[in-house]
Amino acid sequence: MLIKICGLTKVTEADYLNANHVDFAGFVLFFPKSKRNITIEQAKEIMQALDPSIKKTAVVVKPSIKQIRQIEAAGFDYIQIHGMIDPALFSQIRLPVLKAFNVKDMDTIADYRLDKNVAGYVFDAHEPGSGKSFDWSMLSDIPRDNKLFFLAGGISADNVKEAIKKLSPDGIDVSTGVEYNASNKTGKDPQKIEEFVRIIRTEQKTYNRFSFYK
Ligand SMILES: O=C(O)c1ccccc1N[C@@H]1O[C@H](COP(=O)(O)O)[C@@H](O)[C@H]1O
Repeated sequence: MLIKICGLTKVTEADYLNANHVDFAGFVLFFPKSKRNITIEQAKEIMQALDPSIKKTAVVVKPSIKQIRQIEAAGFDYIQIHGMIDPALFSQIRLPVLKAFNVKDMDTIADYRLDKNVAGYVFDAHEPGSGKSFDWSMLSDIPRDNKLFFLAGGISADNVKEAIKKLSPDGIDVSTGVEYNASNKTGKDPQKIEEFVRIIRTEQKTYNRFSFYK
């Protein structure tokens, strides 16, 4: 099971990801509406502190070609794209894409299935980064293919086990669920990250043991 922690804003948060050997780190860029929005320069600083095995993902909403080129030049491994983007622009992207769907646009997945540059899909709630979930039954009719299937949107230590059991995603994507919710602290909470990762890894071990007997 791949683990993706999104919305890093501080260099110290890289340590929490390194310590827990997660697989992907996400950085919200060019989206001032988000409290997690950072500049490419800030993202670069955090990326330098990340273990090289962790895949660095630029998270954007309807990016322009200028923004895409800046992201490509900054050393990201993946670009996660929310919202509709012109196919002519999409075909010019030189990084592997994680195409995000936010409930209303889930039926557009058909447009990306044959695109070799699309490495995976992120199924997210209506409002990205809101910490709200959505009706997972929407995903049961979506045929799986050879691309990565990430589940996002309101995942936390409270529901991640159930999410894995119900949907068997390739990866779990979390932001709000591993953040402080106290008024005097912001950003990622190392204890929540540790607990979240532990639950996923334990669930995975149980699943692997069970599969052996199937
Ligand atoms: O986190 C944001 O503010 C954000 C802004 C714009 C696009 C995507 C954003 N976050 C993505 O939302 C999911 C996680 O959501 P949650 O907070 O766990 O409910 C993840 O894919 C983030 O990259």
